[in-house]
Amino acid sequence: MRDDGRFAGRQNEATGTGETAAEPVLERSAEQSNSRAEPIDRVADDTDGPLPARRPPAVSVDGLCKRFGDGPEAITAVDDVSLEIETGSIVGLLGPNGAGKTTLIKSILGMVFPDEGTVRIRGVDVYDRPREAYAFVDAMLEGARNDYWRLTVRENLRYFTTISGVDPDSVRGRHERLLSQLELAEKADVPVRDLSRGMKQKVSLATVLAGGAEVIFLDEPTLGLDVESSRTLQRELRRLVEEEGLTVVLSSHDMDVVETVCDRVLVVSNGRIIADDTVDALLRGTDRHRIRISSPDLVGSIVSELRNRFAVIEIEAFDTGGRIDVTTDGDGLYELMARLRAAGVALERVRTVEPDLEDVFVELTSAEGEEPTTRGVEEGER
Ligand SMILES: Nc1ncnc2c1ncn2[C@@H]1O[C@H](COP(=O)(O)OP(=O)(O)OP(=O)(O)O)[C@@H](O)[C@H]1O
Repeated sequence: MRDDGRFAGRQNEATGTGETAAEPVLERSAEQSNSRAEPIDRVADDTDGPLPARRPPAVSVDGLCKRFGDGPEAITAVDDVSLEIETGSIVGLLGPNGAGKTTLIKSILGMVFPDEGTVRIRGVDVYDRPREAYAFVDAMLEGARNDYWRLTVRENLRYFTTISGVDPDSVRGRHERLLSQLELAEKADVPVRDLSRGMKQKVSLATVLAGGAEVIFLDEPTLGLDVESSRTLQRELRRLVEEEGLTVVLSSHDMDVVETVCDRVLVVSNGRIIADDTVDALLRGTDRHRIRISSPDLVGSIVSELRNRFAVIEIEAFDTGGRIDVTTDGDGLYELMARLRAAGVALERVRTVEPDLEDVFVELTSAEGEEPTTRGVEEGER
């Protein structure tokens, strides 16, 4: 839910669901406008002498818990999560379906009221001072859905800027820059409904950025985009982070996007953060091998049997037989070969493929007892 950029809310007592009735924050106070001009980068201490420069994290979360329901049926969607997100970085949230990513993001945004824990945005507690905390935060939680399709691209930018409390005329230059950087300038006066899906997605990103948000949350921002549009969007995100100090929290099932664009990855499983590291460190830390096997004898029944025991990442059917990618550790590799031999599978080709983020993800979430949901696995049944 995009919630028009206003996130401060309180629990909806009527439904008891934990969803919030949004409490609109339509204007920035003079104090907030000032804090914008001079971002918080110094925290007073009580020692003499020069103050050490210290920038609070863009987002810090401490001991966050969110349960849905009561008693034995209760679901702990977020389970004692603590994390910090550095200003000027892109952090990816990865996790199987139902792991708790959306609830975590919504809890940070104040769209769901957590049971325990604190959330600070740029050092400001969101529950004590929601307007101030959320003044420079925006989110795109359901892709293009919440832009106004009857308005033109430019009108959408102006509309969302206005409701974030900024006079759109005062940021006309920023709007023109966004239109040009996101390759939307030619379509600026076209109603959003007449644009392609990729264009609509870019309009959503532009409207998220139009009001000057400095911390943005993006849920599946590349979903449904063609390769070219997805790359443009990823390039633009990196540029905004590197040149303008934007902070991005990005949730995606697309491992390639996360691997390419994120400085750091948080893997969420059963409501907890089970890994928190750079992509490189996660790749270095794996002891899994990804084995690619091609054989004319790889038929559905054998693949099903392998799937019961191994993490099958990708399957490709050939006219005769097929190819599968399996991740396993050293011991598993011997077992895999033994099983294939026992099943009479003639190995046409076996090779090791460099592990990628998907392999690491499978390893981490399998260890947690999760059934990993990845593109390859879902596509793979033959
Ligand atoms: N409003 C709600 N009421 C009850 N249970 C909920 C509610 N929202 C989420 N849950 C449950 O909380 C758990 C975490 O869900 P959440 O949507 O946060 O996961 P997710 O990681 O975002 O999943 P996905 O990748 O499928 O979007 C799930 O078991 C889900 O069914």
